Amino acid sequence: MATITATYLVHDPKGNFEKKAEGIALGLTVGSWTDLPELQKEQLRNHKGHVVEITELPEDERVNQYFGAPRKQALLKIAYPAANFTPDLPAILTTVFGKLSLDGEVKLIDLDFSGQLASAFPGPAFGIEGVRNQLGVFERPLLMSIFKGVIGRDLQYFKNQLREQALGGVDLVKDDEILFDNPLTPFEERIKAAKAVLMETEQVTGHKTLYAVNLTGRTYDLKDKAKKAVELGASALLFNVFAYGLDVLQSLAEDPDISLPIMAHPAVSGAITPSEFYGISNRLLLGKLLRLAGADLVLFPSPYGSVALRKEDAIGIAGELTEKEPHLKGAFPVPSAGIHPGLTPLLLQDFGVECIINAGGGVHGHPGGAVEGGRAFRDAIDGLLLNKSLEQISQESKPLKQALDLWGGLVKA
Ligand SMILES: CSCCC(=O)C(=O)COP(=O)(O)O
Ligand SMILES: [Mg+2]
Repeated sequence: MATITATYLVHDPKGNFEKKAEGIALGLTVGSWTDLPELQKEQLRNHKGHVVEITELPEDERVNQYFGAPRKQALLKIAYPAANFTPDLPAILTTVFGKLSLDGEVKLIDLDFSGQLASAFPGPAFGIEGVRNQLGVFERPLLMSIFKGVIGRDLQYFKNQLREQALGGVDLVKDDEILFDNPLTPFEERIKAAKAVLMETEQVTGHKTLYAVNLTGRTYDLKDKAKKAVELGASALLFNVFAYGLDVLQSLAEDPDISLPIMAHPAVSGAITPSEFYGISNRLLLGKLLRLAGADLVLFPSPYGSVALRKEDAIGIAGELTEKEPHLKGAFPVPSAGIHPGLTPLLLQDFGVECIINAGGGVHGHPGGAVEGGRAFRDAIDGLLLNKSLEQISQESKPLKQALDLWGGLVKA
């Protein structure tokens, strides 16, 4: 029987985990909070959740402090029959963590999709390979920069900022997630302007740069807008997936007429993931589920910058996005937020070559402007791949030297 198996982290004063697990397995399927004498044997056999495994974890003083009293903790694995839900994320999430997410003391750690169910999710349409093919860059981490300070500025300002970023050698430039449709820089005008600027800069540098336009607005208008973006020559879409829902991302990714890589932004996910005791794990939400829903590139806070994630979480997300799966393309991990060139060795060490280094302030805030900001990163990446230290590279690269003087980071690779 096809199932989906959920892993939960739970806490209990007495450690009565069998009862808790059975309560979840029954309560989220055919049961309720009270006995239902009418339940039939066959109904139970085909539809009740099944407790697969209970693993007690060592007691932890931090946990006791959080709850203000001693608590035992365990991981519970519960399998839910696929007969209970349709093969879509809204139905699956509501089954495995709908009402239960309101409990306040349960964290959803992982979901295992068995055979048939896994193939219901085609995943990224382009993936790492598709994005690399568009750029013709295969051997190094990609570099992305972000428009900054565009709200309240006109199209000319947007074009100038894009030109500078592209001349600095970045591979992708994305809108900031907070840039919405507006009279000064409307969606369609941004796409047209970006196409013209990037054709010009490619002539100068011989280097291709992709522009990810922020796909925003009401949910039911998104598909038409995305198709317009394709028609006007956008090269990628940025999408605030958690303001809309994973299934909206999946509908965009599956549409053959929306033939653009989709970059998922983590905005709003911090309302769901950060607690150790409730919510959904970063690894599952930003890693496995975003990939299944079809994100080609996934932004998440790196372990180092301004809104850092725990290193274990950031590496876990990247692992889920890039794990070899026969039926799914890999999605690009994009560790972000507060990134400057001095962090490049740490990012390479943690995420390897199959990642995108992404910086807004760390490009635009460079003393020589965004062109030099991009060059500082590119020099750091190229030099580190030749096994040079940042210190050595900075002796040959003035942009990198200036960035390190400003933000620090003479970290040994
Ligand atoms: C929290 S991950 C998303 C990063 C992002 O959207 C951003 O604007 C980062 O900008 P920064 O100036 O910190 O590089
Ligand atoms: Mg941003």
